[in-house]
Amino acid sequence: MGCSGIPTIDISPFLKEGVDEDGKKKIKEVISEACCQYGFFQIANHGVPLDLMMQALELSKTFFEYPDDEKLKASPGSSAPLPAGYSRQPEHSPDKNEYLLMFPPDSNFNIYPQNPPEFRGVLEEIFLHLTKVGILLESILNECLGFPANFLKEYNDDRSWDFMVALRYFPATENENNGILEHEDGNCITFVFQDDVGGLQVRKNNEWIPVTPIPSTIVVNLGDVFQVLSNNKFKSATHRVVRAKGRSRHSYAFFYNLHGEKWVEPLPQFSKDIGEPPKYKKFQFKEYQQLRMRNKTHPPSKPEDVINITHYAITP
Ligand SMILES: O=C(O)CCC(=O)C(=O)O
Ligand SMILES: [Fe+2]
Repeated sequence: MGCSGIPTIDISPFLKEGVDEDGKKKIKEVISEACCQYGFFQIANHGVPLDLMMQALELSKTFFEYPDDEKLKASPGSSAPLPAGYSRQPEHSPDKNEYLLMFPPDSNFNIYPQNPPEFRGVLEEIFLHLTKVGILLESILNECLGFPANFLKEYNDDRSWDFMVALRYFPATENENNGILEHEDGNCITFVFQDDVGGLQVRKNNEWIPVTPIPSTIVVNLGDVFQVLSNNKFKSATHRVVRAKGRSRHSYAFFYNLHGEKWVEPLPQFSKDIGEPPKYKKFQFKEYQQLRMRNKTHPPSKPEDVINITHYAITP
């Protein structure tokens, strides 16, 4: 266990040659417990080189410090399902950050900054590393949930909707310090790494727990897809970002996603087969992603009108 209030799990037994069945079993127990309770944990020894993570943070910092006209050269085109390239939250948004979004390196949607010149290569490399971590974590969760071998791999067999965001949160002002309001992620699994400023908080037993930055670890939080598939057995993590005074915060969030054409619903082994009513209606993933995108482009004036997974909840 780490000292930051959420478990830090060394996942090297899943990456090393040889069979450490005991080691793997313990990891699955800790992950299952964390996912049943609140849906987040941190991983260490995950295979992403620390110097690459550090370099990615340094380069995004350099990029975000450029004047607007340089950053805006990487502004999104209109055809992508999400705004690829550089964007800033709209003025009226309560979230005070700017970001650079990319799809997998082979996607035609990507718009890369030309400067700093090494940025693109590092973004592409880290994206591929995080994709591998996503595939590994999904296979571990497959075992935690007792699915047949490769069940999630076959269900989630297209990586083209995955995306990664490099974020910069502006320093807090005297009057407000929100970076991202309390939310759950709509995807399958999110991976976050961050600089040393801090500000990410996760809700556990109704308390906000700060996720203290540890340079080599990656924060993992479960998204709504897992909560729905498991009919609420696994929880989509509630989290937020609070801005620090005096310093910008930089982080990367990698969204291991689902293809938009896929349908999502509680699986029979967590509902019908065990006599539990399904807690969600079946929905197509792209519809949900579009509704969530609208939350961002046209933020509703009342926070209760923000669409989240309860939109599909079946109330008994
Ligand atoms: O920057 C972070 O630490 C978290 C970002 C996040 O929660 C999100 O983009 O959904
Ligand atoms: Fe999030």
